[in-house]
Amino acid sequence: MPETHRAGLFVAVVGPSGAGKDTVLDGAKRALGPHSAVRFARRVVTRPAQAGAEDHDSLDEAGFAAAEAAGAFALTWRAHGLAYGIPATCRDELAAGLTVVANLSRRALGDAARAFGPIEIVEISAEPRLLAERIAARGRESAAEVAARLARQVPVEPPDGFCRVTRIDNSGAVAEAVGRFLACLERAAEPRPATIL
Ligand SMILES: Nc1ncnc2c1ncn2[C@@H]1O[C@H](COP(=O)(O)OP(=O)(O)OP(=O)(O)O)[C@@H](O)[C@H]1O
Ligand SMILES: O=P(O)(O)OC[C@H]1O[C@H](OP(=O)(O)O)[C@H](O)[C@@H]1O
Repeated sequence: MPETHRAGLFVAVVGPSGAGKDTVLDGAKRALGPHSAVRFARRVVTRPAQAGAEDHDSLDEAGFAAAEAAGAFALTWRAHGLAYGIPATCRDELAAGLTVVANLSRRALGDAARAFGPIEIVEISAEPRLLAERIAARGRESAAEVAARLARQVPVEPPDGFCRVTRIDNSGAVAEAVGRFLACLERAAEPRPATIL
């Protein structure tokens, strides 16, 4: 009998700017604590780190291009004039059977499925007027950048029939959306057919 090993699942969290992706991920990370089998990918972004915002690593354009050429990323994409990367180390975590959660562009789902196989997609949304209020209140973007983010419409298209999409409306309390996201992670971790490596 060949040895079988169940590879971990990649969970892509997507949705419009201001819906609360980082907020829900942060709440779930706190709830799960450091000993969980769920890992939250630390993104590399060509944006200076900002207190109170997503805790990501920052590189300038040249540094990002060099890191990309050196194979530092498992997945990259561009949006809002920025480059984003998911560290290549997430491949080791998946190979070890861990669940890896990452905040992705809706446009990166096809590349993610090519990189990681069948992925779990969680689309976080909120009422349009809340998106506008939240992005403005966060104060990270200029008025023009806020307008561009609100105008950005990207359909969430599952890359193939194996990728499940769960939709979470974060128009209410953060705790409610975090609870639904945690339930989704539990479901995602349920046994699936073993992958022979
Ligand atoms: N349920 C909620 N109720 C009230 N405020 C919220 C809720 N969820 C998130 N927020 C607030 O909305 C703002 C945007 O949230 P967050 O940065 O998590 O969104 P995002 O989807 O990651 O956006 P982006 O794609 O632009 O990074 C933050 O200031 C956050 O504190
Ligand atoms: O609109 P789409 O393509 O889905 O997402 C574009 C990008 O914007 C958001 O990041 P951030 O707000 O810059 O941290 C998303 O996480 C994604 O990386």
